[in-house]
This record gives sequence, C-alpha cells and structure tokens, in this order.
Amino acid sequence: MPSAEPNAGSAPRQLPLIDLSSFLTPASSASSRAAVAQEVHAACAKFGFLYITGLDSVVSRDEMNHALAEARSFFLDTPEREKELLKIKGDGARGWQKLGENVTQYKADHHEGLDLYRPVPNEDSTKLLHGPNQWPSSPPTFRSTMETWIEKMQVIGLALMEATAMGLGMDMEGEEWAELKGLVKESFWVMRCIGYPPLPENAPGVSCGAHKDYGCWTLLHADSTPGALQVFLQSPDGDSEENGARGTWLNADPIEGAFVVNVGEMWDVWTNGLYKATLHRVIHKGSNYRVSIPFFYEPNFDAVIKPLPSALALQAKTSSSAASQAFAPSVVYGEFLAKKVSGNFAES
Ligand SMILES: O=C(O)CCC(=O)C(=O)O
Ligand SMILES: [Fe+2]
Repeated sequence: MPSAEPNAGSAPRQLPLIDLSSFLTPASSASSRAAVAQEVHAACAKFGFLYITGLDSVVSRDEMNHALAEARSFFLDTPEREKELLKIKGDGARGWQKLGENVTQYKADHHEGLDLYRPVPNEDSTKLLHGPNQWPSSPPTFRSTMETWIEKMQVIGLALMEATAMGLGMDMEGEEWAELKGLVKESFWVMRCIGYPPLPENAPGVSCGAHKDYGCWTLLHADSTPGALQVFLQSPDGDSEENGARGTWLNADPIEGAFVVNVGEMWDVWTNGLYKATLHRVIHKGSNYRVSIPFFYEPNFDAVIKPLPSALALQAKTSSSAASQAFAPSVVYGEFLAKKVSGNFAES
C-alpha cells in the first residue's frame, strides 16, 4: 500500500494513501474494488485515519479550490456584524461561532466556525439541532457552492461505506449491506467551515483540542498549511500521553487532490472496536489564516447503531478470545450527537 509521508524524517509511522477511484467509477473491476476494500479496512483497523485520492470523477481540483476560497472569503471578508447575525441560536448547533466560543475538553479553541446540517422537515429553532441553517449572504455564491459540495461529499461517503462493508466481508447482495446502506440513506451530515488565525505564542489552549469525531466518516479538505492537523497514534514507546494512553502525535499534512479521512465513533460500535475513532487536534502556529472544510458523513438521525454481524464474524475468525461477543452498547445516533453537541460550547 503506498504511503503518504507528510512529515518524513520525524514520523515513526505514516498514514496510508488509498486511491478510491474504483468505488467512484462504475466500470471498475470487481478485483480492483476488492483490493481497495482490503486497503480501506486495514487502514481503519490500524489507524482510523487515511488519505483518499482518485476523486476527480466526483470533484475537480477547481471545485476543491473554489469551496475553500468561498469559506475563506466568508471568514475574512464578511464584516463581524454580519457574522453576528448568523450566531448559533436556540438549536445550539447551526450557525457561526466566533473565535474562542467552541470548547474542547473544557478549553476554548482558537478558531471560528460555521456549521450547516442536513435540513429537517419541521424546523424548530428552540429544539436542539433542529433549527434552520443560517446561510451567509456573502460571498453570494457561498450557498450554491456548498450545496454542490455537500451532494458530492455524500457520494464519496457512500463509496467509503461500500468499501468498508466489502472489507468487513459483507455479502454485497445480502440483507446486511442493504440495512447498513439504509442507516446512512438520510445521512444527518454536517458541513463545517473552520477558520484558524495563528495561535498566539502564550495561548492557553490549542487551535482545536484533542477529540474524536462522532459519527461515521470525516472527509477533510484543508488548505495547504502544513503542521496543523495532528493525529494521535498509540504506541507504548510514544513520547506523549493523551487520555491515559501513550502515543505519538503525527502530522497529517494536506496532500494536493487528496482528502484526509477519519472514522468516527459510530464505527467503533459497528465493528465492536475493530475500527477505532482516533484522537486528533489542530495546532496552527504558522503566520497565515488557515481554512479547512470538514464534511461529516453521518448515519441518519434516528439510526440505531449496533455491532454488525460481519464485524463480529470477522472478530471470531481472527481472535481466539471472547472478543466476538457483542459488547459495544447500541446507540441511537441523534441521541449520541445531541449529548456531544450540548457539551461543546463555552459558558456564556
Ligand atoms: O481543521 C482540521 O484540520 C480538523 C478539524 C476537526 O478535527 C473537526 O472539526 O472535527
Ligand atoms: Fe475532528
């Protein structure tokens, strides 16, 4: 498997780089898909993080650059008073957060952000997560650009679902895959735009504190700033400690035309711990204003997430212990998300 070397020299390990094109172009052969499915599976089991390339049939380089430019323009060219109008309101989720308002592990993050979620049929701005999206009016094409982006990211998210299902040994003509596909059919996605000014030297926190993502797949497109996103790889001889575990922070620097992808916590449950949502953080000390646009491809709001039979069968085959017993507690995705989101904001 080819590997990306974002910080060659200092990196003890490297994140895999996987060409996903065979899952994005209908004419590709079954054998090439099977090989890619194995690569994705191995990357999810070992790192919980990977790079994907081969996306050109879905999203062009121009579109990638344009979406980032639109987000940058929103953050840097929109007067503060206009952004204030978009501040997150009673639903606690949709809208703009100014610098320092988002909190991770009780510390204020050093970024501003705009969150857009899948629209719901009966919008209610007093109900957690259920308000209307607050679209900026400038730049004028922001909404159409992001709506196109959202459609395209869902195509890539579903392709990753398919690759993983195959990698787990699922029968792709059978019930299990049909059910799993059904659980993401109305993905409660989140499109987030993040703007990171440089972190001041003496800042108490970081740009974005160490966390795991909640759902299914995070498809991260970021500008070319190096040394900002870091992934915590556990190893007994690592030089850092995080959440009581030893490990090493590895830079996941951007690669032109590729996305950084990571698995969210729902995959921990689906695979009964075979895939691990991995801690990551952002420390942006460079002098530029960094912009990233992570797209969170998630299960349906009411999806019940529980260990998949194929993952349990795989565990039973590969492990001599009782690990194949279903132990990951099942969760309703929307309830899990609501708990996370309500713990995410600075006290005001
Ligand atoms: O900006 C980044 O590189 C990552 C952001 C992130 O981890 C998140 O929003 O969950
Ligand atoms: Fe994240």
